[in-house]
Amino acid sequence: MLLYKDEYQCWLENAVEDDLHSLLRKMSQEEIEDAFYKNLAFGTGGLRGTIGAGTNRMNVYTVAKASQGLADYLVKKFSRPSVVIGFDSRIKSDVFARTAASVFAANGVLTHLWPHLNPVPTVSFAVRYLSASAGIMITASHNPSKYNGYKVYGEDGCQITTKAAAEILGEIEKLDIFIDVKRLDFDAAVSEGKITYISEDVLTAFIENVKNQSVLFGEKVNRDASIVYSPLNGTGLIPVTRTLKEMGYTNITLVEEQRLPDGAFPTCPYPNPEIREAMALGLEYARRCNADLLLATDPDCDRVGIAVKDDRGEYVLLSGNETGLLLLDYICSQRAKHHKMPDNPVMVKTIVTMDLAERIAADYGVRTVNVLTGFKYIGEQIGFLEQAKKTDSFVFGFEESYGYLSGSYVRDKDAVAGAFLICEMFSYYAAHGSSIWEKLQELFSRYGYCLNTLHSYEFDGPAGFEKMKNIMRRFHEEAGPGKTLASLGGKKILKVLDYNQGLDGLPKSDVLKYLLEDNCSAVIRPSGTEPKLKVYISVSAKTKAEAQEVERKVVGDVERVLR
Ligand SMILES: O=P(O)(O)OC[C@H]1O[C@H](O)[C@H](O)[C@@H](O)[C@@H]1O
Repeated sequence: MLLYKDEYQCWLENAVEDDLHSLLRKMSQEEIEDAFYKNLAFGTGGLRGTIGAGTNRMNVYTVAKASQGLADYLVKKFSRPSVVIGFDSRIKSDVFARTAASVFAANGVLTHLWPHLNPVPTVSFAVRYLSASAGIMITASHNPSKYNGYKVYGEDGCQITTKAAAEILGEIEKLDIFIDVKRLDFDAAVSEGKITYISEDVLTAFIENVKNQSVLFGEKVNRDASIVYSPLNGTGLIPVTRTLKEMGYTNITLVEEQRLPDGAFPTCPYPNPEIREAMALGLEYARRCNADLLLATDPDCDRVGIAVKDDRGEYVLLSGNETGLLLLDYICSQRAKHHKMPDNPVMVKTIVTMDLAERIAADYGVRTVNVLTGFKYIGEQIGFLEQAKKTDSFVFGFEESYGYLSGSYVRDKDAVAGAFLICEMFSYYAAHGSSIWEKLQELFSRYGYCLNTLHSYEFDGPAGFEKMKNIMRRFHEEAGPGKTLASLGGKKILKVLDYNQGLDGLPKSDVLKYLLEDNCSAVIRPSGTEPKLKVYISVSAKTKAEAQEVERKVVGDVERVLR
């Protein structure tokens, strides 16, 4: 625990850059405590926090210190270390990208910087394409505008593992934030060639890889789908529209208010396609133009949300699980039909993603690997396949949180490819007199209806953090067979999977999964990226109404423990 008042004093004397000094002077006691009571956590997700002055905030000093630690790690590990840096449309993302570049350059780490904002998958791609030792993406993904973050990629293009994160953190912790960080002048480093801008050819190579994800294998479809697309004021505009147009999808209407990059996200405070409000304006556009398909990508363009028309012509938003099931089924069926299914095919999903996917995959002879929450674990599995010279076995990876990937060209979720494959899937079903909605109903009638929901509960600040820990403890102590809470929503708890003990060969993680009667389940875990507890509920039932009723009761029981 830092002595927050001393830290604050030290920052008042030393933090002269950017707008920090004036911010520091305006802070209340409560704000000072929250901004200085700890260092912003550096973990496998890198850094993520609110923008502002303090050790527990995202600012040029915390970014520079993390970069110095990472540079020290890279210099020890590589004889000619290099790094790729990308950034999104968030407040200060470009400033933090330049700050990080200046630190790497000062430490002899050759820096490849994207010259303009770009999606997360382009960083993962460029790391491998340019044979860099690491990658950085300045983004807080889908969080509200007050957040920013610093995602770190290894030389395999995958977000860093727990071991690498611990080693980097070890380096960061040795540093004094004001004394030990080396930095060059940005413009001087560019003219000396220590920082180079990534050329457009790399973006083109990325887009070519995305286009290669097509699974039509020569089948002709009509590409006149009327598409409404929103980049939610983030990075998707250029790569998504370029890919769609180059693949023949030209009937695209952009959501004008969300077209251009804007880190304030003026039309949707939570620029997350998981959240209904983020899709609201897109839905208005879709209704107005009678569009076939609505697509929205989050600010760093690794998630994509969609709406399609149901059998009454009404727009429905599909969940990440539903879109994932559909893409999995589409990709597998096309591969099977065209004899393109690789040997020993593999699908990877996380333990909080719909288990029904496993049955669909099995019907195509595809093996499922379940990993912990976080797309990095899906990327890691592709890496394992690569080491075994079986990269082609990877057929699809997805998460309930709207992340999809069908190839090995990147090792993080890719909403550019996701958006494109969704359009292709639409066209394919249209060519066969069907629709995405009908296909989903077909899957449910074949495998049984299954409702999957996510509920998040915010716990801000140090007090919130403690409260969240206590709640997790209560779930450990009170819920399970033979305990005070022996059932959830009237469904008996049959088994508790406690991932904190390390299960199924997975790394230890603070996650509890309750397997309930009748093929239902509930998973509880603290978010790794926001001060939230997340509860994932899965209910199998004969009808949607029945499933909703059970789901409501499960939520009620969970919330009683939360209170
Ligand atoms: O649930 P959190 O730890 O906040 O992470 C939120 C999400 O972050 C990334 O998008 C990961 O790939 C997802 O797996 C995860 O669901």
